[in-house]
Amino acid sequence: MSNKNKSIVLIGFMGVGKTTVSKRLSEKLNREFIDIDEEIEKEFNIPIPEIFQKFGEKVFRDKEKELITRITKQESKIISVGGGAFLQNDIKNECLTNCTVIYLNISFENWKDRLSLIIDSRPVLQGKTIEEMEGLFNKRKAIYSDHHLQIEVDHKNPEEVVNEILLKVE
Ligand SMILES: Nc1ncnc2c1ncn2[C@@H]1O[C@H](COP(=O)(O)OP(=O)(O)OP(=O)(O)O)[C@@H](O)[C@H]1O
Ligand SMILES: O=C(O)C1=C[C@@H](O)[C@@H](O)[C@H](O)C1
Ligand SMILES: [Mg+2]
Repeated sequence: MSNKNKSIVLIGFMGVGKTTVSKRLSEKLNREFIDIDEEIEKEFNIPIPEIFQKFGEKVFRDKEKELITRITKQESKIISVGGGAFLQNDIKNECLTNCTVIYLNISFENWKDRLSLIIDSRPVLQGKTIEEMEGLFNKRKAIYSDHHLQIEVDHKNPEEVVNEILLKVE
């Protein structure tokens, strides 16, 4: 597959803006947008916190892997994967082999300002102190270190992030 037709996958910590940016990017590039978290919710027909509650994280992760493995084989999509997807090496390898992987990076200071927007819908954050969240944030950095392109999102609005991606991929 040529690089031009490869699907684009956005990775990064929860709340960094993968879904928001992917949607806008798909409009600009006139490509179909697929959000893996949304696809998982459609499969179970309940929101992610309920999937975690009823079936446990393992069932969620298995479905995440099954969907990403299938969807990343398709061409010309814009795919937003969940913040924990790259915990699984199989997912990481599928994405890096078949797609252009873009890592959205944010500092913990900037990320903290978004916490109130996401806390209710991200089970992985629930019940954690801010220090524990910082620990998870730092630990997760390692799983995102393999990618094709990195974009710094601190102090940028979604439009600015999209424009930077467009400059680098076109
Ligand atoms: N560049 C930005 N500046 C300010 N707020 C933003 C920016 N990008 C996204 N947001 C806001 O932050 C929140 C989280 O964004 P989004 O849902 O796109 O994150 P995500 O990376 O897809 O998270 P997850 O991995 O949990 O799916 C949303 O309320 C969104 O409006
Ligand atoms: O970082 C994570 O582990 C997660 C991020 C979200 O996108 C969802 O995929 C889910 O809430 C788990
Ligand atoms: Mg998302």
